Amino acid sequence: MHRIELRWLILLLMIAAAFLACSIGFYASYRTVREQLMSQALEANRVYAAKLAQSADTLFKAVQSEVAYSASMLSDGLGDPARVEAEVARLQLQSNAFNAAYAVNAEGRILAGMPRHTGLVGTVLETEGAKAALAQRRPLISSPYISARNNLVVFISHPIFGKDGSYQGYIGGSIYLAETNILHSMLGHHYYQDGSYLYVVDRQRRMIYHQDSLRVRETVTGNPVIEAVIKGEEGAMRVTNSRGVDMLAGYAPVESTGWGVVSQRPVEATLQPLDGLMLEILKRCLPFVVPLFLVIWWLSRLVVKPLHQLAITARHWDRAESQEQIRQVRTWYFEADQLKHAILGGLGLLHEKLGRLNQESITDPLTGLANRRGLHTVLAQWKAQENPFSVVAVNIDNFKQVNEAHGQEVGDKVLQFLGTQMRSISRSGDLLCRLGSKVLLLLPHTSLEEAGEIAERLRLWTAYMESPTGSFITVSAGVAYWPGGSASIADTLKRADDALHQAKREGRNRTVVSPPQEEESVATGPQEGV
Ligand SMILES: Nc1nc2c(ncn2[C@@H]2O[C@H](COP(=O)(O)OP(=O)(O)OP(=O)(O)O)[C@@H](O)[C@H]2O)c(=O)[nH]1
Repeated sequence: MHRIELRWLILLLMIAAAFLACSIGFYASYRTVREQLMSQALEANRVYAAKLAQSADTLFKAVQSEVAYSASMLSDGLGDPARVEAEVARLQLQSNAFNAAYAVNAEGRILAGMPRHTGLVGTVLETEGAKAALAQRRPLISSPYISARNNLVVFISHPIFGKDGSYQGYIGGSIYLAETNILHSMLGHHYYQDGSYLYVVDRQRRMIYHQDSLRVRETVTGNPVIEAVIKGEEGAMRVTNSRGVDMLAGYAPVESTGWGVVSQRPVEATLQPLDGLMLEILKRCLPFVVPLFLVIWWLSRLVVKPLHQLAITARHWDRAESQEQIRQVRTWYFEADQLKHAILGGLGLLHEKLGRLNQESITDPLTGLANRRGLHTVLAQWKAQENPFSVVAVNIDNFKQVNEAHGQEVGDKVLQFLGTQMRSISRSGDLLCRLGSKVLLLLPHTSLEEAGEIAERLRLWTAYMESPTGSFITVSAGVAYWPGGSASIADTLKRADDALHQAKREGRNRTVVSPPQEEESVATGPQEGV
């Protein structure tokens, strides 16, 4: 199965971590800016509503003072119609607060009215405001009501008492909420392109100012903002308006009338700058993000490089040069360094063990000479290198009898004795190999003649050395030559064997040299006086 490389994994992890960190930062900024925009809009609406409510309140109080002043001016009595009319005219005209003004006697009959074209002088004023003023005989600001001419009206009145304290009537003015006057200028035109607007409700939850004229006079129930403001509370909250639009509303009561001023802005319009802001943040982050990713890439390469090199080299651990390559890997941090030493230690042990196993697999345990596998391994090399060689096949004479007479153990010792003799006459490049009771001596780059001489030396030397049996043993030898090239090595070994058998047949304790290929073999032995 294909496995992902650590450098890519670390790079991916680092990029994922950086991306996650950036995303979290970006999201946190987004949330913070969003909350800030919303709370700023809520606060701005609250302040605005409070300011307007306060202004309206101040206006009402000022108007009430004006009416009170007019009432005091008429405390001498309402007997002079010209004076009454002049006072009513002054009241209506001086501050543009009232759309109409009246002076009414104690029976409720109008003594003077402005503007004059109203033509009501002499009639009894039957409006809600008028009735309340007459009945309560105290300064009043009426609740908004619908007048006889279908105007939404607020009536502000002040009683007139004579010098003796007797009730003479009242003087007051009507403010038509939908028509031009100071209050309308103050409260009536507050809406913007972005969907922000302002409305005013009276104590009965009735709209008295609204950008949508169709909604004026509508009574609104279940709106938490209106509920709070008519309770006299000031504040701000997020609310869904009657059109289902998510709004940020600020509200404040008008103390003198109990009305509520509500200023609100759609959440969507409030958050509109957010997209631009976030884009700006992103643009400012980008110059840092690109170098950050490059640094991450460079760091991940730095961290992974030694591990990668160790992994690639360790994959070819069986190569002779792998150990040296691993040693040269620059492991600059603790874990990689420990890993390198562990791999080196493991490889050292493995190579040593393999070497030992290899050696054991080609060695005869009894004599320490090569075994058949060792023989074939060396012959394969010599064949590949076309190393010509001579082979001397040596066999202890009547070895079976040695075993029978002295036992297997002594037989083994005799074999070891022969091995020692043969080792003592061999050179460093020669190969000694035991195959059962036969020992081969392979002599590279050695002529047949030379090999014959060495075999003879061995035979004579053995015959004069006391063997582990306590007496002397003799050996026979067969010699053959492999010239290299296309000649068969198996054939050469067989010719050495044949020569050995010939030496046995001819009486043992002798050396027979197999002539190169077809020639007669030559026997040398004690009968020739060697
Ligand atoms: N002690 C011992 N004896 C072995 C070993 N390998 C083979 N032999 C014995 O060697 C004997 C055969 O050797 P040969 O060389 O044929 O000896 P032989 O026939 O008595 O003598 P020749 O006719 O002179 O060859 C048998 O008795 C084997 O049991 C060994 O590793 N240790």
